[in-house]
Amino acid sequence: MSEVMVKKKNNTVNKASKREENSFGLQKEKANHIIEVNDLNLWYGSDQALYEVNMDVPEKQVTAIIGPSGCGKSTFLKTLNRMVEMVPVVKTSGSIKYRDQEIFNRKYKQEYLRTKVGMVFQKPNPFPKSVYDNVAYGPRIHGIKKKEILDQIVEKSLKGAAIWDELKDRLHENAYGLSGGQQQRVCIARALAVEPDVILMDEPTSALDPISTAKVEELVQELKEKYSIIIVTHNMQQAARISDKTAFFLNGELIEFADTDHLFQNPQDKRTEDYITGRFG
Ligand SMILES: Nc1ncnc2c1ncn2[C@@H]1O[C@H](COP(=O)(O)OP(=O)(O)OP(=O)(O)O)[C@@H](O)[C@H]1O
Repeated sequence: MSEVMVKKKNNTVNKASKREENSFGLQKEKANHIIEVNDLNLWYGSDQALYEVNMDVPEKQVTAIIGPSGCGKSTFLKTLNRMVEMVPVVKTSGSIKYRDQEIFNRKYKQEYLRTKVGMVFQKPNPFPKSVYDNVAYGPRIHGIKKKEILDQIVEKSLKGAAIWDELKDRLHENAYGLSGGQQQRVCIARALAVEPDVILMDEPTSALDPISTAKVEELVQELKEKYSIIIVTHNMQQAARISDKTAFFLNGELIEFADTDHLFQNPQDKRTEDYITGRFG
């Protein structure tokens, strides 16, 4: 069952076939794709950071992005909700469709996109506010004022981020007083509170100890029941443990994109093999 990216001679990456093959060579229907990236290029000023990226992100699965430092993982992630455009010199070409709608279309509402495609960053970044106010922040911006409704959203989101039991009696304490792992799960709850579809995670466990890392990894497994998750990680064991699909980037190119087991056990490209066996990077 693989969806392997094959590099063509003309230096473009060929998108996987619309149907997938299982291990017996029989075809099965393709997974639904929540995001479709076609021929994406990105420049910071005159420096090109992404080259002809083609990738279909499956719905309600975990997609891991791996690759050496500087290969464009974070840039790619931040392009998916157009956050990268906060850098004024950024230019892009190509297409990204979220639920069949072109997000680069000038008429596409960025606020809507950021609500539907939420993001969790490397370092937990709670606001200097109470746990409750952190989680209620997004809904309040969207005009929800009623306390009973906000109470429900806060509870549901903290439960969704598997931290309600730990924090239900500390909702009005400042989030800065929490451990790093708790702060990160509050940030995940804050992302869930506006009811996203897709959650982008940029190395969400790199600042956490092993126990907090395990909790966030467990949470990612639970979240994929309801959300599509794209996670950048430096940690290949983590990618292998928690993701369904893995994409390997090198120097701004998507080299290989396949089922995680397939990519780690049977990489199709020598560069993927070299990277996952530690020969470079
Ligand atoms: N704001 C920026 N302005 C100019 N160039 C940038 C900017 N952000 C990233 N780049 C460049 O784009 C390329 C890709 O960077 P990016 O941060 O996406 O890589 P990465 O794979 O996420 O790296 P890491 O694993 O170290 O976080 C690098 O050459 C980097 O220097």
